[in-house]
Amino acid sequence: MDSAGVDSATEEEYATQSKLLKDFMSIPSIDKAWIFNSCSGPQAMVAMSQANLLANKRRKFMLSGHISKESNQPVNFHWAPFPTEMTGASAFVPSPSGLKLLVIRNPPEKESPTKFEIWSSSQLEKEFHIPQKVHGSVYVDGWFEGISWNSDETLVAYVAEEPSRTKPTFDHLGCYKKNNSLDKMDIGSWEGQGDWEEEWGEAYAGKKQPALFVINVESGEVEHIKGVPRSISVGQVVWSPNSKDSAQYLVFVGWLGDKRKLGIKYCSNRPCAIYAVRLKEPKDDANEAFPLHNLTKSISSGYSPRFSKDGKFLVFLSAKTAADIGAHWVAESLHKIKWPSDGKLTGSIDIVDVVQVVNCPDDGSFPGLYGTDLLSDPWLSDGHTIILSSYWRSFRVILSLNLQSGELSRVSPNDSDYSWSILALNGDDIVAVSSSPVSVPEIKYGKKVLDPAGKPSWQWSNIQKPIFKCSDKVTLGLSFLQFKIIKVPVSNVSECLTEGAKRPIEAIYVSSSKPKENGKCDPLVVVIHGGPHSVATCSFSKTLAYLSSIGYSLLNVNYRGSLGFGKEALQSLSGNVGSQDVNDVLSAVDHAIEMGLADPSRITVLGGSHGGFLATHLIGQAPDKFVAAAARNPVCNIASLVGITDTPDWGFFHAYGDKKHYTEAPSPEDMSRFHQVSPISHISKVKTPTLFILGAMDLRVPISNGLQYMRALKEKGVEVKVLVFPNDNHPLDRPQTDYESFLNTAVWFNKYCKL
Ligand SMILES: CC(=O)N[C@@H](C)C(=O)N[C@@H](C)C(=O)O
Repeated sequence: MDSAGVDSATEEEYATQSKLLKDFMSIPSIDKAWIFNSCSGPQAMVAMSQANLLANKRRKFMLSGHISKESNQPVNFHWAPFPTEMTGASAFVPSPSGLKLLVIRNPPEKESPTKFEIWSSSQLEKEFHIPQKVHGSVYVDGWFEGISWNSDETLVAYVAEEPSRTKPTFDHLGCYKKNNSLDKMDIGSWEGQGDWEEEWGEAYAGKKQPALFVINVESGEVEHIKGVPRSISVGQVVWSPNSKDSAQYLVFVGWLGDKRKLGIKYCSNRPCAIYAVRLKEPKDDANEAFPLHNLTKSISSGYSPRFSKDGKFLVFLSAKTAADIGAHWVAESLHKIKWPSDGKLTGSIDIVDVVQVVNCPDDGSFPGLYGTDLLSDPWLSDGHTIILSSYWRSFRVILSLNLQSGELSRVSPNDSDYSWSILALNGDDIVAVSSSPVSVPEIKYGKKVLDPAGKPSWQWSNIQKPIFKCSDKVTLGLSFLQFKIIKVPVSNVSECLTEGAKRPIEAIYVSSSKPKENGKCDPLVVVIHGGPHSVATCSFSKTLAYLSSIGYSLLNVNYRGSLGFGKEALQSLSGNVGSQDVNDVLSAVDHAIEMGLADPSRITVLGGSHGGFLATHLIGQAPDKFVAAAARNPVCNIASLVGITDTPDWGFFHAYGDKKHYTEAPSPEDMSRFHQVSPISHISKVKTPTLFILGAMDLRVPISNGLQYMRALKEKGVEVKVLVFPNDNHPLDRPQTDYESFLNTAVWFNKYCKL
């Protein structure tokens, strides 16, 4: 043993495992793409990223290329010889004509300015530094992001953090200074804290007041758009269609954050609406105040606004089912409203339902929209069809939706066992990325073709590059892997269950294709996603592929409550967490054992967040089933979580199955119920050695939840190991964290599976 308590054999194992894991970690991902039409034909720009372990950041880079698309010839991308590193840029937003590129660089430090750069095809045209007193960082991801060029490419609307409110100041005698005048020369004076302002929770540290701004890209002048009250947090801004006879509006999503800003990350259930604010024109009276129009008053949620190409209607998504029932994510619906040609937003606005939530989809039929991804310009040339990505059972798929007829069809190949996401449109053709649990992401090109009846479909071909050159060991490891979807009948089907809740669940089973020695199965890792309203898809995960390539089979379980299977199956979990979801996972494990896919003496479990809730429940409720567990930021005790998490409503919803019980002042009965549905209530039975991987900055499941459970296990003499990442929040996905946590997970599982 060395001073760190690691024996030389274990050290050797860490060293060996780290070499392969490092190779997996360096596999890039394909994040975004843009297509530009130039005089020499379409050009592509593809944004990719790769873990930079040493810097503990993601390295971002861009590959550009020319697309040649001659009739009867396969499509070809002629890529530049090397990608260009783009680290330091927070957002890239090409102008509608493709002639200008806006690059935004958010301040690395609190005091520094936000930089706006306008690039032409050959050089930097303009650069503006916007000081903190105008606004803080621009929102570049998540719910609030919105950066939008106007049609004549002179203005860009965007969302940025409103400057902090001025703080009280005190002089060297300790007296309050009027007018908040802090003079740096006034030695001994200091700035107080002032009123506390709530932030938007997990992943939004320091983000309190997303507000609307417009920058003039010629002069660099920035206008803070007035007329939006501070009680509304703004996101996803777009310009209304421009015509010389009608007023110009900014259309955006607003969330009310006046009472309490409940955490919004992973939470589509936060009520929100689409608003329009009219912009002042030079002829307008400077003192005239324009009203703010709520365009979606009649429903509890509206977001992702997109104007049709002819400007006649506005399409948007809604998570009204989630907002109404209180579940954090359910299926989305899609709607449209007519945009008045004269720009006069008066009277009531009719909302037309285009895609509704699906309650109980048949196998093979459309299950509803989930985690829908709409491009900023999702329209085909017919002007009424949009292309989007969504979850469909255990896959991500690409869909086309005709807004006139409401017809919805699957555009990514029906027979594909890969997941597909849209990257960009090239006219009516689609640039997509696809991957599977055993194959790294690849770019695919879908060429639109019409059948004799004029019905469109897409013919898919591979793009020769970027093909990620994995190390030989990774390539070899992946080449021996296979996967399939297993249908698992659910147990305890009672009459009171809805039809959708009685249907079999799915689990993705990944295994080695090598013949088994003496028919013996590889050890199994049961992988459990969080949420609970999230989903495991047939797509590539570097860390899970690493675990399979070192000799584990994986069983990734989509228990009832997962997205992509219809509303009835999802909603059946409400009020039944800790029992129905636990039983679903156990049914999947037992099913795998019965099918001869798992060795009952070598089963481990791995899950994060709600997946950690299930992992810790499982080792309590099925103490003889699992030889080792790894819990990542697990929810272990809802009673001690509700007072400190950014989403206390999550605890109430899952314990009671409705949103009416939620209060900031839980009663002793509430606390007792929270305890009863939590893993901590089964702690006396646990004997499984458990690895805890915890992020000290997690606001969703604060570290104390995992630490309390871990200490309780230690008190009982159960073997535990704890890794704490001081600067990580809920996802534990910073490169060094991802690396160290999966290295330890492998070594921990190997120890108990005798691998
Ligand atoms: C809604 C939510 O954040 N729930 C958490 C407890 C959770 O399970 N998070 C998921 C999204 C995760 O995988 O981290």
